[in-house]
Amino acid sequence: MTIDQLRELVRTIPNYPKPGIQFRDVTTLLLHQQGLSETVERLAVSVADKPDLIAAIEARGFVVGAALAVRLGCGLLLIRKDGKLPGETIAEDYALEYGKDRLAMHIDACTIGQRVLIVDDLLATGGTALAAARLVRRVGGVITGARFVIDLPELGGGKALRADGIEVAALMEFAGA
Ligand SMILES: O=P(O)(O)OC[C@H]1O[C@H](OP(=O)(O)OP(=O)(O)O)[C@H](O)[C@@H]1O
Ligand SMILES: Nc1ncnc2[nH]cnc12
Repeated sequence: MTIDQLRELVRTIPNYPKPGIQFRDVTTLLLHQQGLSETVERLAVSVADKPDLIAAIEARGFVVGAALAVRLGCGLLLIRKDGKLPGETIAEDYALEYGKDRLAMHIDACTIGQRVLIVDDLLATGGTALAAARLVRRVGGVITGARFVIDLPELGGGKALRADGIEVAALMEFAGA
C-alpha cells in the first residue's frame, strides 16, 4: 500500500472532542487488515537501531506500540493515564490540543541506561510525548527516538521533541490543527 492509501484510511471527524478540532481518527485504519500490518511494517523499518523497550502511551498508542514491540522483538513499557497502574508510580502533568492530563509509569518499569523508543498514534503539540520522555528519563532510561503514525506539524510537536534532542518520525502528516 502507498502512504496515500494508508492516509485515506484515517477518518476525520470535525469538532470532536471540542469545536474547532479536526479529530484524526486512527480506528478506521486499525480496522483494515492490510492497513494495520502495513502501518506496523513501515514503523518497524523506520527504526534503525532496535531499542530495549517501546514506551507506548495510553490508549491509542498501546495498539501501535504493542504491535511494533512484537515486530521489533523488544519489551513494552506502558505509560498510562494517572491512577491506573497498581504498583509504585511516578507521574507528570502535561497539556494537549484539547485539554490537560497526567501520565504515570511504574517506577521499576525501566532501569538505568535502558534504551527506550516512544510510540503513539498521533503527534500534535508534543505535550504527551514529552511527558512520557520526562518519566522515562527520571528513572534513568535513554530516549532513542519517537515514532507516530500521524503528525500534525502545524501544532509544533515535532519541533518541540527535536528541541529536546529526540529523533522523531511519523508515517503521514495532516495539515491544520
Ligand atoms: O501531542 P499532543 O498534543 O500531546 O497530543 C497527542 C495525544 O493526544 C491523543 O491522545 P488522548 O490524550 O486524546 O488520549 P487517548 O489515546 O486515550 O484517546 C493522542 O493519542 C496522543 O496521545
Ligand atoms: N486532532 C487530533 N486528532 C486526534 N487525536 C489528537 N490528539 C491531539 N490532537 C488530536
